[in-house]
Amino acid sequence: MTKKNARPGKSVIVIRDLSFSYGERLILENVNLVIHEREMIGIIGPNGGGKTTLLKLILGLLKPDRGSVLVFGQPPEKVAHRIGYVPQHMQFDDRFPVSVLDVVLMGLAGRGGLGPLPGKMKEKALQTLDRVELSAYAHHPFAGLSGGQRQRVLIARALAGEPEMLLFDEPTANVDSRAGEKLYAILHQLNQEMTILVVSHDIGFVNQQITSVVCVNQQVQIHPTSELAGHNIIDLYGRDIALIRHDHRCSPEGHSCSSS
Ligand SMILES: Nc1ncnc2c1ncn2[C@@H]1O[C@H](COP(=O)(O)OP(=O)(O)OP(=O)(O)O)[C@@H](O)[C@H]1O
Repeated sequence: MTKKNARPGKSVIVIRDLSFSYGERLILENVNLVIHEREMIGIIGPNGGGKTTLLKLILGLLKPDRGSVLVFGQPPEKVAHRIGYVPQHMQFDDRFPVSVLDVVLMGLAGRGGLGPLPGKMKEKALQTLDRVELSAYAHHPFAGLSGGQRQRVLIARALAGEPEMLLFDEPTANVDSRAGEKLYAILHQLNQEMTILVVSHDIGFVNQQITSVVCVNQQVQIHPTSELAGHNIIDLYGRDIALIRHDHRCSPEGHSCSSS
């Protein structure tokens, strides 16, 4: 049985009747969404549609104006340590160069306390770098790496905290297609152990792996890929990702985000 057809596990994210505004500006309206254990979710939608805002609500960095978000059955802020977040990019001041290992150790910041000793933390950081095949670069400057390598370091940083779920914001935004394929091979591997949500305009890459597509454009719709019989996502959304970014509508009135 392929993973896409497998029965979903228990729910890990449950969003009910959620609305969120920045000031007067409504960004997400009446969102209902359930994500199950070990799913690989592709989050798509036009620029400014609210994808990153949705991730921030799941991470507990923003609070809904209405409705609720539960992650692992609890408010997100209580389970933040169980969620890994890989930002689109991370910049450091060139005057304070940081090594690859330093960046990964940041993922363990605040966990020293009564927990592992610093030596163990370094060992842990090196192990996670190994998982993304970058342990040989541990002492290289982070700024000297390629876009794809930097993304893998940020994945290692998120993995250092031993998360049960990973959220990625545009992992392939600044990387070439070969590096992008490598990133998705790593995501595929990680998905054997954890739920993964990927914001991406690059649906061609995730096509083979995602279990559901979540369309975000103020309103949110989810399409399990097992329901997209006879289509693939590229057929539905177009090979040109610009089509998704600019023409895609996810509102009940005239959205193109449908399997019918
Ligand atoms: N802190 C903020 N204060 C006010 N408005 C914001 C803030 N952050 C984002 N916005 C606005 O909210 C809207 C949704 O932003 P969000 O980043 O969630 O969209 P997105 O779908 O991730 O977009 P993109 O694909 O361009 O990254 C955008 O119009 C953005 O300008």
